[in-house]
Amino acid sequence: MPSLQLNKLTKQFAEHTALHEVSLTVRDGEIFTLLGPSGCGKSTTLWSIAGLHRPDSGSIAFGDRVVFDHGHVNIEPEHRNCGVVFQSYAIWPHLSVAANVGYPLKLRKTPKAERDRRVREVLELVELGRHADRYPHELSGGQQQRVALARALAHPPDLLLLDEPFSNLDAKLRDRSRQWLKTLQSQVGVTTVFVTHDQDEALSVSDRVAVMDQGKVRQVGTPTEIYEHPADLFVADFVGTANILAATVVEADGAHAVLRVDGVGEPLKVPHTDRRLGPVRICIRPENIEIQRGGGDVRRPHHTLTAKVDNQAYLGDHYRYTIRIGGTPVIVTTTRPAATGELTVSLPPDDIRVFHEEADSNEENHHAPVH
Ligand SMILES: Nc1ncnc2c1ncn2[C@@H]1O[C@H](COP(=O)(O)OP(=O)(O)OP(=O)(O)O)[C@@H](O)[C@H]1O
Repeated sequence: MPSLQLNKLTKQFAEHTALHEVSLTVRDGEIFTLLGPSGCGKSTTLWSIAGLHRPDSGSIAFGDRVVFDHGHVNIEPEHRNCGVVFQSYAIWPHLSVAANVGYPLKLRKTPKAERDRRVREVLELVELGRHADRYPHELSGGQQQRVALARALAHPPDLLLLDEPFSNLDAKLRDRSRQWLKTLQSQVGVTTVFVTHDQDEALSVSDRVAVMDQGKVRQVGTPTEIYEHPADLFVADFVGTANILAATVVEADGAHAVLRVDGVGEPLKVPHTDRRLGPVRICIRPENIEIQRGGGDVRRPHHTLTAKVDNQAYLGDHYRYTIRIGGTPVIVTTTRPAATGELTVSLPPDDIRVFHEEADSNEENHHAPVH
């Protein structure tokens, strides 16, 4: 299976720049997700890979095969050998499940016996073997989606391209479909590019994720890297819940920084490689803020603070409290309920990420996890 290389893709729609020098490398056999808010250029990237959009500059290669090089090469979509599944399943309503799945093979003039064998094989793969003779209107949304996926896999594609394939499914089915896709993809081993605006989906299905914003790639990394070491405040805020607080770096030696956080009495010493002093913003995840319980018998770190609970909610598998630190609302989550009224919390230094104002102007850094 080939890898995929996008090199400085730019795409303009009238005055609007949908892609701005997007460069990405997708490794052989991985599920690579394009994640970002609506309009950030995810679909434009996917469509450019499929050959359905023609970028204004840049190049695209599947392994050694250049499929697009602006002004030189532009292989037609049907010759790129991508299996594509979009949000709307686009399966033929007047064809049976088996005929839908066999359609790409028929187009390629695959002999009937071989076609039938392959259709049976991929329908088994998507667990629809028993439904080969049904028509789309006799299937659930999730089953129709699997027909679309089976059709994309019928003629083994070099790349599988999935654009929000589960967004029409209800929450439970969507969750099941993600697990199922991950298993299926590991069996088939096909290099897959997956588009979603849903961070849970991105974190749960992907080997690696590219976070996009306004036509640019902000960060590429594994789900853990993206979540635990976001490259900038945009990524921190878009992926998961981020508490963002104003702070000032008062000392920095290249390994650690000493911070004063508005509303926290004691300074905090956090791991940080930047030596610059001055105002910063810090990010801390709700589950990393430690609730100090049981009063005097608990050993309290220096940087604890007590704050009134503004708001609290029970969410089945966890509790969520909102407190204020230096006037800023801060969310704290825990699996065990805490005392009502007030919380005493501490901010674990290792879980604090520090961002200087211009952090997002340095593009090179976005491709490496920031530690
Ligand atoms: N055919 C088009 N003509 C004009 N503008 C377009 C066209 N296709 C996309 N755009 C614009 O380009 C930008 C990127 O669109 P794109 O569909 O790639 O975003 P997306 O990240 O996939 O968003 P969504 O999650 O909403 O599908 C958007 O601002 C969109 O309005």
